[in-house]
Amino acid sequence: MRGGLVASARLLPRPLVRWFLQRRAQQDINENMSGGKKVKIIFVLGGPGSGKGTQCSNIVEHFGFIHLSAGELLRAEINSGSENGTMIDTIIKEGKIVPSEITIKLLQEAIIKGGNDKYIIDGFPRNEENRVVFESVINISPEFVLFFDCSEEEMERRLLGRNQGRSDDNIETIRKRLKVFVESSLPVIEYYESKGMVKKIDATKPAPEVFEDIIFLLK
Ligand SMILES: Nc1ncnc2c1ncn2[C@@H]1O[C@H](COP(=O)(O)OP(=O)(O)O)[C@@H](O)[C@H]1O
Ligand SMILES: Nc1ccn([C@@H]2O[C@H](COP(=O)(O)OP(=O)(O)O)[C@@H](O)[C@H]2O)c(=O)n1
Ligand SMILES: [Mg+2]
Repeated sequence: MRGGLVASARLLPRPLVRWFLQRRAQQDINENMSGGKKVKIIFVLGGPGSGKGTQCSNIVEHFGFIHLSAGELLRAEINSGSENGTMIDTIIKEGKIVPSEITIKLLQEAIIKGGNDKYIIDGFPRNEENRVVFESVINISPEFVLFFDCSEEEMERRLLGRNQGRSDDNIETIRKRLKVFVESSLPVIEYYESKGMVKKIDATKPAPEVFEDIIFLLK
């Protein structure tokens, strides 16, 4: 049935397809919320190696959010052997950003599966396209954005020491990711800043101190 829908969608004008996807995404998310509670989202943004994943684990433990990492969802998609896997793998190795439709579909599925009303989403939106498509398809505004401010030197040092066997934690890809962060992700943070939605954290401090600052902001 869904395959048929996808095939017919190709024949329809793009705004109509987008409207349809938005209706279905909102319906799917609303139907899966316990007690019809509104879904709350916090975005965690910051350069590669700024400590987003580390602090999101702390936030989950103390504040009962479900943590969704866009990068981890994409890596799981590669490992699942999906038809998009090879393409996603190539993009990640090049330090570039995966087309929004793919990442947003993964986030949407994870939100529905999570069945919670509080999500902390890390590493998303990473460019303007991510932000605009999420707004148009999922149509949930973040409560606020936590921005992990960290020097490039420190991020590079952390990534080189991360040791998780990631294909993108090598000096060549790290430099590309830092460039993509400045060129594509910082404008998203500036956009939210212009709307007064950014809470900035000094992420160069040791991890326990960073978490103390986060507790202060989240309480
Ligand atoms: N405040 C910190 N000080 C020093 N090292 C940190 C800090 N926060 C995280 N790290 C380490 O830096 C690396 C990158 O952290 P991670 O949480 O994976 O960052 P991100 O998700 O933003 O890329 C990991 O090896 C982590 O243990
Ligand atoms: N919204 C996103 C998030 C990640 N990604 C890809 O996934 C890679 C790893 O993302 P990540 O969030 O796990 O990386 P870190 O910032 O945690 O080091 C990015 O460099 C991108 O190639 C993406 O394309 N779009
Ligand atoms: Mg991470």
